[in-house]
Amino acid sequence: MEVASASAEPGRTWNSPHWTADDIGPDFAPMLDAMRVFHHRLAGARLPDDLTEEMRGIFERLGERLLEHQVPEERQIAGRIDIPGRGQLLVPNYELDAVEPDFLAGRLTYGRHFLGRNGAVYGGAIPLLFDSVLGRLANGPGRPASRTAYLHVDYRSITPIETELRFTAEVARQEGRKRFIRGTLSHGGTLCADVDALFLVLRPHQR
Ligand SMILES: CCCCCCCCCCCCCCCC(=O)SCCNC(=O)CCNC(=O)[C@H](O)C(C)(C)COP(=O)(O)OP(=O)(O)OC[C@H]1O[C@@H](n2cnc3c(N)ncnc32)[C@H](O)[C@@H]1OP(=O)(O)O
Repeated sequence: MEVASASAEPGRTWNSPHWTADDIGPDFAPMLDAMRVFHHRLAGARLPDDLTEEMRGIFERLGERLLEHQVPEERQIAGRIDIPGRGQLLVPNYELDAVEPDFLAGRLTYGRHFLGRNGAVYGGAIPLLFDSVLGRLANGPGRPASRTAYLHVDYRSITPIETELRFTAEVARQEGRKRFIRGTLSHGGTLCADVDALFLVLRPHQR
C-alpha cells in the first residue's frame, strides 16, 4: 500500500488523510457501513441466548483473523482516509454541505448506538462530534497542525437520536498560536448544543 499524494500536498498537516479510496479496496467503506448498521441494531436488540452465543463465536473468530493484520499507527486506515466517517467507527458519520476556509456546515443523524436515555443522544457523543468537526476546520488545508486545548460544550436542549441534525463550525478568531472556534448543533429551529473551543498550533517539538 502506497502513501497517497494527499499526504504530500502543500498545506496538508497533522491528521491529513493518508490514503485514497483506491488503497482500501471496494469493500472497506461498505463493510464499515454494515458495521454501523450492526451497532445500531445491536444497541436496540434484546437477543435470545442462541443468537448471542452464535455472535460471540463469529466475533471471536473474526477478532483472531484481524490479529495478523495489525499495523503501526502510521499505516492504519481508521481515521486517516477522506471518505464519509474517515474510515473509523468512533465518531458518528456526518455529511458536509459547506466547506469554506473559516466555516463548515453539515448534517448527521445519531443512530441507536448513541442513545443515552429517553430518546436523547448520550451527552459525551456530542463533544466527540464537535472535536471532529471543529478539529477538521482547525487543521484544514493551509493551516499548520493544532490540537484541542479545550472544548466548552453547553447542552441547550435534548438532542434526539434518529433525527437529522445540523451543525456549523466557524473560526471565531486567531491570536498567535490560538485558534478560537465555535460551533452549533441543532434540530429544526432548536439549538441542541453549542461549543467554544480553543485549538493551539503545535510548536515544532510537539506532535
Ligand atoms: C478534503 C479535506 C480533508 C480534511 C481532513 C482533515 C481531517 C482532520 C480531522 C481531525 C479532527 C480531529 C481533531 C482532534 C484533535 C484532538 O482531539 S487533539 C487531542 C486532544 N488534545 C490534547 O491531547 C492536547 C493535550 N495538551 C497539549 O498537548 C498541550 O497542553 C497543548 C494544547 C499543545 C498546549 O501546550 P503548549 O503548547 O505548551 O501551550 P502553552 O505554551 O502552555 O500555552 C500557550 C497559550 O495557550 C494557553 N492555553 C494552553 N492550554 C490552554 C487551555 N486548556 N485553556 C486555555 N488556555 C490554554 C496558555 O495559557 C498560553 O496562553 P498565553 O500565555 O500565550 O496567552
